[in-house]
Amino acid sequence: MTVASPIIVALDYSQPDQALAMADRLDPAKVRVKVGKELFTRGGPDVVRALHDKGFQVFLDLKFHDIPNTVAGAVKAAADLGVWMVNVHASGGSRMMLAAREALVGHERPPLLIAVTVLTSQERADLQEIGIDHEPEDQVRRLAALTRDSGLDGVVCSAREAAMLRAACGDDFALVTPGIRPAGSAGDDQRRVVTPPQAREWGVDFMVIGRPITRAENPTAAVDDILQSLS
Ligand SMILES: O=C(O)c1cc(=O)[nH]c(=O)n1[C@@H]1O[C@H](COP(=O)(O)O)[C@@H](O)[C@H]1O
Repeated sequence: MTVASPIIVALDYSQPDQALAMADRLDPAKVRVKVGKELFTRGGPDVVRALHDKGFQVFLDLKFHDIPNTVAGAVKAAADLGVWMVNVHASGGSRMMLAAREALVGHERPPLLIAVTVLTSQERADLQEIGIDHEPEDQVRRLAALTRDSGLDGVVCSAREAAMLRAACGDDFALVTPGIRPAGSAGDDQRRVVTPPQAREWGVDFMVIGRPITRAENPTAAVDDILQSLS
């Protein structure tokens, strides 16, 4: 199915049945869904298959980061599972990312392969303690360029970095951003949130949105309101 919408709903649930119950309240023609580490560790490939059976395209957000051979095998396994998007950590380096990309060559239905630059939870002090003496924004720019030069399809970044990366990495580079909040909704634990229209203006392709949709009284209406704000 082709999904024109930029919304990826983060199914951040500890139990597969909760995630699948939420999926039943969403329309696969209007949103894609994201399965992260907690849900996958509990539910495994079966939860991804169940979401596929319901018609959803799935972003498998496991952020692989290991030696090249291991990451290549994991990315291939994700492709064999039929996911729409999968990710690795750009800080694993170009040899790791090239191996991941190589693993998808010739695959019947290769997923989009993207890389995480700097997590939105990391500040300058967090980078400093692991020996990186740069502003997060500079590190994001460096890792995004490495990702593009390694032939990957795009990056996960903060929407506030999207305009800079769109200019630096070109139009064909997918920008996937969490930390999105419709105007008037709670920020929760996210910092420096961005509204959907602002994210779009800054060049974001895909918006990862969790609680504003999954905790809404009416998730369908929450999705429709966001799509309306983008039209
Ligand atoms: O990779 C991610 O999806 C991610 C990266 C990041 O830097 N920050 C971040 O918030 N996320 C994820 O984006 C989702 C945001 O959910 P909400 O804050 O509920 O909209 C969660 O699944 C987070 O784990």
